[in-house]
Order: sequence, then C-alpha cells, then structure tokens
Amino acid sequence: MSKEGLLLVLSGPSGVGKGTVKSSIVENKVFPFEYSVSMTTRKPRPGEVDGKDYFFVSVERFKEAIANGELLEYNQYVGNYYGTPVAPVQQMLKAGKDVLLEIDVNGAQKVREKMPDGVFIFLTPPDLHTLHLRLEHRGTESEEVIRGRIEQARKEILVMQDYDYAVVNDTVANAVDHIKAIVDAEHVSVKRVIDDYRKMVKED
Ligand SMILES: Nc1nc2c(ncn2[C@@H]2O[C@H](COP(=O)(O)OP(=O)(O)O)[C@@H](O)[C@H]2O)c(=O)[nH]1
Ligand SMILES: Nc1ncnc2c1ncn2[C@@H]1O[C@H](COP(=O)(O)OP(=O)(O)O)[C@@H](O)[C@H]1O
Repeated sequence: MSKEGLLLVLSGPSGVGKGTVKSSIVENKVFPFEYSVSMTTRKPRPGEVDGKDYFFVSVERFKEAIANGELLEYNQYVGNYYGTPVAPVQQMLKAGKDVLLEIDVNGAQKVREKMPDGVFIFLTPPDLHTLHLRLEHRGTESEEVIRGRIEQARKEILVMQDYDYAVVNDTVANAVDHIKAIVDAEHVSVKRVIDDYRKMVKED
C-alpha cells in the first residue's frame, strides 16, 4: 500500500523559534521527518551551510527557478527571496516520508492553496515583547531589521485563523511536545486513513 507522508508546515513570525523548535525535534529524535531545504538570495549567516540550511543562490538563479516552475511557492521577505523547491517535496511525500517546511506565513498561505491536505501549524510567541527580546538576543539582525520584523509579526499573527493548529513557543520543550501530539494525531485521523484506503483500493 502506498501511504503518502504528511506535509507538515511550520510557520510563524521571524524570531518566534521555528528553527530552534525544528532543531530540537531533530536532535531529540522526537519523530522522523525529511526537511525541505529552501532556496534563498539572503547571504549565509556564520555557520550556515549551503544545501543544508538553505540553497544560497543569486537573484538571477532564483528568477530562473521561478520561470522554470521549480518552486512550490516563493516570497520576498525583508529584501530577499525565499522559495520551496517543489520536486524534492513531492518525491519524499510519495515515498511515504513526512516532510517539514519551515516557511513564512505568506509562503504557507500559497502552499495551503496548492496542497490543502498539509498540516498547517502556527508557532506563536507568548507575546510581542518576548519576540523582540528573542530577536535581540539572537543578535543576527540590526535594530532596524528587527523593527521591520516585529512590524511584520504584528500583521502575521492575524492570519493564525487560516491554520489548523496554534502552538505557543513558551518553552521549546512544550512547543515540541505539542507538535509531536499533533503529528501523532494526524497520522491516525480518519480522513487520512480513508484517503490511504481509497488509494489502496484504486491500486488493487
Ligand atoms: N515563503 C518562504 N519563506 C521561507 C522559506 N524559507 C524560509 N522562509 C522564511 O523566511 C523568513 C526569513 O528567514 P531567515 O532569513 O532565515 O530568518 P529567520 O527565520 O529569522 O532565521 C522566515 O520567516 C522563514 O521561515 C521558503 O522557502 N519560502
Ligand atoms: N522557547 C524559547 N525560549 C527562549 N528563547 C527561545 C525560544 N525559542 C527560540 N528562542 C530563541 O529565540 C531566537 C529566535 O529563534 P529562531 O529559532 O532563530 O527563530 P525563527 O527561526 O522563527 O526566526 C533564538 O535566539 C532562539 O535561541
């Protein structure tokens, strides 16, 4: 029986802790998943590895990828392009693997239109002040960029209603526990079990 994997979309404002939560799931082997590596025109931060954190490309290469239909979605965010290469996502899902996308809320909205069966999880900060402190603490952006990201977050939190689940990132451990519970439940949701059953009957 060809059981497709779950498309897990983890989204939320910049600085809310998406990367931290994702790393914790990986390091503690909370559940297995494949990570979709995005393409970006942003410059690598110290320690970031091409092909692992992102595919770091030129604006010209990014535009070519758009024109060739290589991207499931893309977005311009605070001056840079970010996009999800579509082919690896589809291959991994077909192979029965759960795939995690960690993308901004605009991207998540576009994925929702194309792949409505995905599981859309919105990670929220406990409050905006905490979000500001976390971005300052991370120390990778200037105060001006942080202000831009907080302004963006204010708007982004309003789109939470379009998601399936909201998880508060108060502590990383709590957020990870909630996400694990969501993934476990989705695997046994009647809708998915029936979809898999229908595919199995078709293949027979
Ligand atoms: N639409 C879209 N957004 C992405 C993609 N990859 C990353 N992002 C988002 O782009 C925003 C900026 O990412 P980045 O520069 O790495 O900053 P950080 O998330 O604050 O560490 C974040 O909200 C990411 O989730 C993608 O493939 N598509
Ligand atoms: N639950 C949490 N409690 C305290 N700090 C956190 C928590 N989650 C993330 N952080 C910190 O907040 C900052 C932003 O997290 P990051 O994972 O880079 O966010 P995002 O990927 O959403 O932009 C980092 O310095 C990270 O260590």
